[in-house]
Amino acid sequence: MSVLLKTIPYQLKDPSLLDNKCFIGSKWVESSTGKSFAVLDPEDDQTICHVPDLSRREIQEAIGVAHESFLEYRRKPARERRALLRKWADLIKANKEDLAAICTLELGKPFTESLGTVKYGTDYLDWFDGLIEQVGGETIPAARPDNRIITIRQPQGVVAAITPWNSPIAMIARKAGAAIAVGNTVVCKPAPETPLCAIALAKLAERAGYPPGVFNVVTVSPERTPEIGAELCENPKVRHLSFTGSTAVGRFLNGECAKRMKRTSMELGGNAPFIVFEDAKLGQAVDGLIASKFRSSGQTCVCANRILVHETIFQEFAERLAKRVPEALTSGSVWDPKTNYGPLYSGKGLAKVQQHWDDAVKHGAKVLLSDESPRGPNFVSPTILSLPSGMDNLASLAFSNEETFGPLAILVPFAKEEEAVRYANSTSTGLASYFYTSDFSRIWRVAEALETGMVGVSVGLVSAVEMPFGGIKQSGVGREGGAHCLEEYTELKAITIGI
Ligand SMILES: NC(=O)c1ccc[n+]([C@@H]2O[C@H](COP(=O)([O-])OP(=O)(O)OC[C@H]3O[C@@H](n4cnc5c(N)ncnc54)[C@H](O)[C@@H]3O)[C@@H](O)[C@H]2O)c1
Ligand SMILES: O=CCCC(=O)O
Repeated sequence: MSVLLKTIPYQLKDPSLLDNKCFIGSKWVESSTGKSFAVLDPEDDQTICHVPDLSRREIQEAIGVAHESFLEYRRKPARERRALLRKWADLIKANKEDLAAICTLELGKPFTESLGTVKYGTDYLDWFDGLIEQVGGETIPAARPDNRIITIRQPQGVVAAITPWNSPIAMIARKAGAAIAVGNTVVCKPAPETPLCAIALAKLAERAGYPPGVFNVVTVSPERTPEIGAELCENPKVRHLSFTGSTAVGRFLNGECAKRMKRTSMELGGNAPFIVFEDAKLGQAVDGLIASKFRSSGQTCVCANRILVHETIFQEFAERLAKRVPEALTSGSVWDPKTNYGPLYSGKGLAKVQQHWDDAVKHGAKVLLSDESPRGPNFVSPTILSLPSGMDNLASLAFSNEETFGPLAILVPFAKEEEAVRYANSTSTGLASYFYTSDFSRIWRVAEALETGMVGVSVGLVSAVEMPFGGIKQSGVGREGGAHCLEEYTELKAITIGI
């Protein structure tokens, strides 16, 4: 029987993928307390279905199940773990349209973009597939003649994976997939806005043949989340907390884990600078900015946020951008394959965009592009503002201090390279940054000077599974993807043998 409480313009090929139960061990469960919470469709704010609001005791049980499962699963040879991961990835690929539809339904992401996040997720699983059998240790020449030293890499135990709403399939795949690949078991707590993608991934993990308790999905309402977060930090059976989300929450969870010497991976917020120097290829920079700023309607942690354009090309750049954005972005029903621009995930997202917009206008920003025709409760059209040059108080504006996480591009003129780099580095976060130039020396100089974990040079999209994704400063610790990503979920053990 369908769990849907509303009709949707998409017929799932496999309706059983859309479920509203948690997956713990080999069981599909509701909350024993009978509590649940609503999942909303951001396109119209109607209720899609209800999912369980698990209690702290139920989360403890899920951790216990994952721990029991770990004791067996950790012994599986790498070749067998690889075969399971391969099967899971292939099943996700075979069901990509249905998974994309579930993502579109609960996140309001246009269907075409949702297909992209499914692909991004399976790209990660494919990448881990290639790495699993490479994870090993080394032999170390010992100083003592009768000793031999080797190292091995072992799984850690139960990994708690807390994921955000903004790219639900990919964020779970790159975290849980990596942890499971090297022999850990996972308790995944998805964002309350997007639990259905996580549940669908669990269905496919079950079909792939993962032993019970290897991949568990628990859903929790926003009200109960802090208590559950505390349990995941405090429970000694959880050996690693892997979190993707806001800096404020990540900082808190990291502190709680530090008290217990618990391993963490923290993929947190950004506030990406995007600098266009006077010698940039303008067409390339305009297209790069559109890709970086308006992807997912501006709702990614690596979206451009503080856009600096050299004063000598500012006017031309702004005009070309304002002309190109409506050509490049098409809004409409999120189910229409032509639509590549959708609503924000909720009213919370909308309120933040409005706050940054009002703040910029209060400080003298001019509106270069906006369309306020109503198109659903959480929709905001791509908007471009420009600030005057020479502002003394630029660093105090709201968008200078926190990511807008929405489709609001605020352009700022600058005169000197040092000034642009200083402003770019003036935030407490350091995830991604971008700049456009044709000057070879400047490429090295600025790339080395920018305080971020990832730098895009004449490119507006850097995300790729083979690149170590992550930030410095308050954008987090650890890297996802890249050559060493599986090692994050292992412990290095040194074994000294006397002969
Ligand atoms: N660096 C990255 O890789 C990356 C990727 C995606 C999103 N993000 C960041 O995520 C943020 C957007 O996501 P969000 O608004 O859902 O962030 P959020 O921090 O509010 O929520 C993220 C997750 O944490 C959970 N959570 C919230 N409070 C918690 C608590 N006290 N204990 C345990 N869990 C808790 C939420 O339920 C959700 O599952 C942005 O700041 C964005 O930059 C970062
Ligand atoms: O929102 C953050 C993740 C998006 C990405 O990996 O490009």
